[in-house]
Amino acid sequence: MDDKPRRLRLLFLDAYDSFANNIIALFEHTFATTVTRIYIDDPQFWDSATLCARKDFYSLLNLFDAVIAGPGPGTPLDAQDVGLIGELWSLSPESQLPVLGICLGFQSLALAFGAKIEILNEPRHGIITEVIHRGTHLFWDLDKIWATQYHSLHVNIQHCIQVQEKVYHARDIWSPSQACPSLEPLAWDYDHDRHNGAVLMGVVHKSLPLCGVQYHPESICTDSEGAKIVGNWLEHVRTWNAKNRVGETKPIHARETSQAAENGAHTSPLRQQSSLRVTKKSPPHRRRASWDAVKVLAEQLPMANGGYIKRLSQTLNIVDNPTASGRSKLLSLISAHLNTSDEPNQPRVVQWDSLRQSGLRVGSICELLGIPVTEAVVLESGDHCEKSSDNDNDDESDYDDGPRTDRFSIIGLFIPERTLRIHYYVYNQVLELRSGTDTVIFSMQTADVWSDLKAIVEHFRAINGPTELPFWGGLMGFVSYEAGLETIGVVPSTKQETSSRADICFALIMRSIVVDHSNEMIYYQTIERNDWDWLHLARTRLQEPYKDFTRPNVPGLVETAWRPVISQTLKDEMRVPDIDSWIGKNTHNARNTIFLHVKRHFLRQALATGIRNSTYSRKVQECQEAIRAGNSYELCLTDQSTMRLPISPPEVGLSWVLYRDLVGKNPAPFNAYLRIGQDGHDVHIISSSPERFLSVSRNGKCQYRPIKGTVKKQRGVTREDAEFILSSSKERAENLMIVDLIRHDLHGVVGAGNVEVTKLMRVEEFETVYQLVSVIEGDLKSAKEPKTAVDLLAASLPPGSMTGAPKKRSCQILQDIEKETGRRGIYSGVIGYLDVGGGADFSVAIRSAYKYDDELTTLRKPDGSLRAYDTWRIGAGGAVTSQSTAEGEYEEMLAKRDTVARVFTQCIIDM
Ligand SMILES: C=C(O[C@@H]1C=C(C(=O)O)C=C[C@H]1O)C(=O)O
Ligand SMILES: NC(=O)CC[C@H](N)C(=O)O
Repeated sequence: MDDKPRRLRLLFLDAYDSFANNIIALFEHTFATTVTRIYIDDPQFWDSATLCARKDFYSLLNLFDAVIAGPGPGTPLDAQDVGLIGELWSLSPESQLPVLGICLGFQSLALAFGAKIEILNEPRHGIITEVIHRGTHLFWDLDKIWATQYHSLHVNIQHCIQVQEKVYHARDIWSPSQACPSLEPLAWDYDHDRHNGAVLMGVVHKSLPLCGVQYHPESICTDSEGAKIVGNWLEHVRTWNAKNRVGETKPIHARETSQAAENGAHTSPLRQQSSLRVTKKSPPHRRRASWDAVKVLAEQLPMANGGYIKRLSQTLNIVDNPTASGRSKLLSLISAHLNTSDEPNQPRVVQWDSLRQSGLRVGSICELLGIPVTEAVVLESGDHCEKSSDNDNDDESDYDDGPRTDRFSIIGLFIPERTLRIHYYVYNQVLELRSGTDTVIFSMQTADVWSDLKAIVEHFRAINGPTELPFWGGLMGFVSYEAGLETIGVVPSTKQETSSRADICFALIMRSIVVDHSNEMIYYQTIERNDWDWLHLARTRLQEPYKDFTRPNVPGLVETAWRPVISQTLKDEMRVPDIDSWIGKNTHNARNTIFLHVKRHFLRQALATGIRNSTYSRKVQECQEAIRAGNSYELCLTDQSTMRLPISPPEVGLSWVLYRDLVGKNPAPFNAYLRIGQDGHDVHIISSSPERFLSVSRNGKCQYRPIKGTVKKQRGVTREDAEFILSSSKERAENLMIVDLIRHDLHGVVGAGNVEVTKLMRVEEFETVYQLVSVIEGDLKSAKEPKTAVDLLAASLPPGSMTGAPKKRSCQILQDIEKETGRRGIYSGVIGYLDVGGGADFSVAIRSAYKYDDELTTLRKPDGSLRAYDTWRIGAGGAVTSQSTAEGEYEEMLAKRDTVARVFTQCIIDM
């Protein structure tokens, strides 16, 4: 007989923390354990009406060797916050089994045996402190420990070290208090600065197999000694079970997964759901009802509104139960509209060529191709001045896998009247296929838009593109913050006037140009079948006008209706009598000057709405109250300023002009220009984001680069000063929380043992700010089941750096605090692509502005006439922690906003 100890079967009760997958990974990777997760309010086991466990829960416990009661937001005093965890402390002797409580779980244990739950004087989120222990039980044989804490509340067992702040004998520190005689202290944090006094860090019950720790053993900044409590606990589990539960645990049935973590951050393996989706809170009948309402509305509309009716009736081509049939109809319609015969399972072959063109910049190529006045998606690696604080030149090692931030720029070309688009609306869960002329070809209600997107990418699977390029073709566009909220089960607040905007908007890009900045090669490629003519044309285009190229776009601009305005301005301001000969002589300068004048003409009349200090400060305080109460550890508070510009004729390409100016003023690794839509329904996005959300290379390597920690560049602040400030516990705590959160997101997809933090809190320099950046990497190939970039994207939205932690509760809190601002929309979402070869790259949509052509405001000018204005929105914000100051947060938000706002106007009065 094999007497090797069998794998321990553990049940993890997930209280909606954003670190749960890290805990599961710690167990599964390091020890012979299999962890099954359920949420604390799993309806199968928890009756939310009575706030009690159902009978099944006790049968469930019987299937396991032990339970981990996880951390989470809220307080153990609230039965809803702890859910099933609260049931673990009063099990009947026959159901008794070992339990390890972590943070909230630990607090709940202590509460059950007489402790008081109190609010810390100074919350401890992302703070690393020394934990004092005496090497017993969980801490057996452990050395000095440094551990990360994430808590606002603490456990008061009314121990004399807590009440009187002293003990008479050193050993008394380890004795139970009178108030909690069954709880033996195992570890303390003495808090040398005395703000919090002695904080209990670990306990064990004297007679029951229950113990717990206040700190987070799974955090990247808890040292290896701190994590060793896990091994010690498992030893106790084995010993206790051998003595008390021989033959008791039943085999686990098919419902168990070998690795709960890989089921995604938000899915209970016991619920048998798709691994990508969360059950929406709104019941399906409600969603149906909203469509019924639309149908009724359609019938009532006057016939005169023919265009609208046509569009709506096309829209009503809904497949109510989409699943496979809807999806296959979608795919066949896509093929039909591209006039390509369906060749199932036949990958497309990328047709491509390249040429070396030193000096041909991305902006120039775009102008050459007429992008300033057409639909396009441009993802441009800027000449930003990113410099790391270390000299290890680590980015070289990234080179082979492609996730560098400065090597490639991608231009997604729209084929006039042919480029298809996918739209998805969170408010009614409808996915639309739109034609190149912006009509809805097909629409369906879908419960799983991510699987639809996955199917589209798979349908267009391509091979034989240039291996070194990250992109061959595919879906380019954006995903809004609200689409991210949907993935974590937070129902977006719907302001009716804006919620009809597409939350996911991707163009199906067949033709593209990729610039490799490392060797000045320009690749032009197509996944249209038999598109050789275009390749030929592209080559000619990219080569021919080159000699002339220092004056791109000027002819285009001067040939528009703006010619009179431009000539007049040049005449008035520069005494240029003849515009054509002036351009001929001045080439490059002429282009810049003309842009400048066109821009000035509009920007002179910009009307900015700022953000009041007092309002923002109140919101910072509200965030801090939520943090103090234990409901969040960090909240990324944001607000939006609006910029109104008189509408400009399309041929001016004003958004392109603004974009070029933004890139010039704030070069960043992830500049992006998007103009998608037609007939005055376009969305325009200009972005200079410093932050990569997620990249996946074609061979499955994935990388996140979250930013947290900001120092504004200003006179007198040197790099050393910035590094000093960014080494403060406040800034590092902000970053650490997000690193742990992203590890959790990634662990949820790639599984235990496959996540690495390759850079932790490195200072990077940008045009206007210094930032603290971390890099978290993993490999999709290590996932137990096949996973794609779409799975990873869906499992990690919205970006943790824009939410705070724990993600779900923080998003709910922020929604409430930011309700006056309404939807974040594109801001805080992600911009990028899903490549038909399998890769992906998305930046976080920050340091950006966007507008919709049909969102017009009419204002009266001083002379009494009316004028229509476009509304550009600029979002900005920052992470609020317990250590933040309202003033500091306001300044930080303005600093970020003004990197974009200064493109529009000299100054915004924030009053
Ligand atoms: C919220 C913004 O930025 C986010 C917040 C940061 C911070 O708190 O330090 C840094 C980068 C972004 O993740 C923004 O730019 O608007
Ligand atoms: N990480 C946690 O479990 C936190 C527990 C509790 N919400 C607190 O803030 O103290």
